[in-house]
Amino acid sequence: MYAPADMFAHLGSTIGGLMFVWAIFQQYFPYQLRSHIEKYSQRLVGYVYPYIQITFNEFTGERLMRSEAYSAIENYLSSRSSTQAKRLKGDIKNNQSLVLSMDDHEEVADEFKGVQVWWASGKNISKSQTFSYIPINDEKRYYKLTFHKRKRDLIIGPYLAHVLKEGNAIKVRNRQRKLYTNNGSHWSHVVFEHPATFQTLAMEPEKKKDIIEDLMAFSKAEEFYARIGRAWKRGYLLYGPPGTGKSTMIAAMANLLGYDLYDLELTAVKDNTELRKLLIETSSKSIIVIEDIDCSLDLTGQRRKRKERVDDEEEKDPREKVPKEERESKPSQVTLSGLLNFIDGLWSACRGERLIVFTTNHVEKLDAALIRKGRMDKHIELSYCNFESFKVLARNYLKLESHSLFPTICDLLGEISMTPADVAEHLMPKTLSGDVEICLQNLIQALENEKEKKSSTEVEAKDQDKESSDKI
Ligand SMILES: Nc1ncnc2c1ncn2[C@@H]1O[C@H](COP(=O)(O)OP(=O)(O)OP(=O)(O)O)[C@@H](O)[C@H]1O
Ligand SMILES: [Mg+2]
Repeated sequence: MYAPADMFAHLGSTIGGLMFVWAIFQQYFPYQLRSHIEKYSQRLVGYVYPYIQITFNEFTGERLMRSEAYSAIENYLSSRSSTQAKRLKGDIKNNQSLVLSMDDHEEVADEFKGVQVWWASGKNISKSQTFSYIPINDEKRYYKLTFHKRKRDLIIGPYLAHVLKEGNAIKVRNRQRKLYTNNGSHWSHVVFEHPATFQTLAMEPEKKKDIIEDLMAFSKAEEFYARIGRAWKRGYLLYGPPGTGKSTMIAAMANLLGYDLYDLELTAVKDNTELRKLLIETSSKSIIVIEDIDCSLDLTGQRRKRKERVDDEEEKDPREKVPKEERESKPSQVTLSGLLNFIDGLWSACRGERLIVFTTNHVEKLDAALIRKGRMDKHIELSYCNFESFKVLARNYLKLESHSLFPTICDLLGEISMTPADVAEHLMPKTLSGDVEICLQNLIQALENEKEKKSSTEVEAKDQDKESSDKI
């Protein structure tokens, strides 16, 4: 279908003639008479031509800033252009993907609630001529929207709002995402390019599906959160032993939602004021991550009695990530209440959607206030590798769906606790040929070694028990 503008194309030659007459007319007729005739001729055209046109220029304002509306329309039209337009322009955006848009003087049709509209692209070439050896680009591009005047309200209101919203959403999806880290009270960033996805994450399929659905529902729930009067935020607590995929899952979340990541190192934050400043600076559509919350600061025991804390220190697991002395020597004065205030108060006042994710190896040591529902809405346990998780790893690492050695591995994983990180390490091909059989045998060997170790420690423990009961 062609734009109605085309149906009037044959009038071109007539218009050419009319323009000549108009030029003579402008020279010889007085201004007032001219403006009267202009007014009536436009009305006349209005009766004959039942369409409205709106032009969106690429550059606007005195300083010729790139128009946001133009770039949103460009994004919106990119998918329609690639299927409808005959002449396309290709460009690589963000060093990664090829983006196609319609070339100048192309046209595509669109439909909204049963109403047809037409988008045409064009360019004006500036008349100001400058002499230079380097060609100066004086082209001013625009998009022109044409629609029937009876549909004016629908198109100017809901349709254009829809185009801008969709266009901006496409821009967000295609943008280069960033990983921010704080150095004291300043954020610095690098391009975030972690390849983890939920497909490559080893985890029970049911659990994975539940998390994906939760995240997607959150990302689309702007109206819901507004209606119930809650800030558009959600807290996730990921807990489990080292190497079970907590950090990997955060990267997968960012990739799924297309959000930026803010990796907040609490030990580098001086006090609550600095914490507040950092958090206010975070942008919408982001995930704020505090890894190993239990050892980031002494946030775990502040609401408990001092005695309990002393007991805790005595029991401390030697493998815990930050020793007590080191933690005490940190100058940070961020407190548990500072962090809670931030989650409940100030942060909630920031516009836009944000996820906050805490990770820990010791969920039992965290203050209940920190992880109660409403602050950390979803608690996710990442655990040792079971057979379901193993199958995901085998698919990723070895492109294997099944194998005669799978039942042996299934039995062993039922008995032995091995983290997905350790299983993955054994599935990593060690030779160029990447022999699948060798990888699986390596894994079985490692699991059997673990099994032997486990049974010999059990025997030792039994012997000790026996010895001590004999002495009694
Ligand atoms: N569930 C998993 N699915 C896929 N790969 C995993 C999984 N768990 C661990 N891995 C692999 O092991 C490596 C370590 O995992 P990751 O850093 O996510 O663990 P973690 O739970 O964050 O550990 P820590 O508590 O020490 O921070 C990753 O690079 C990843 O390749
Ligand atoms: Mg981690």
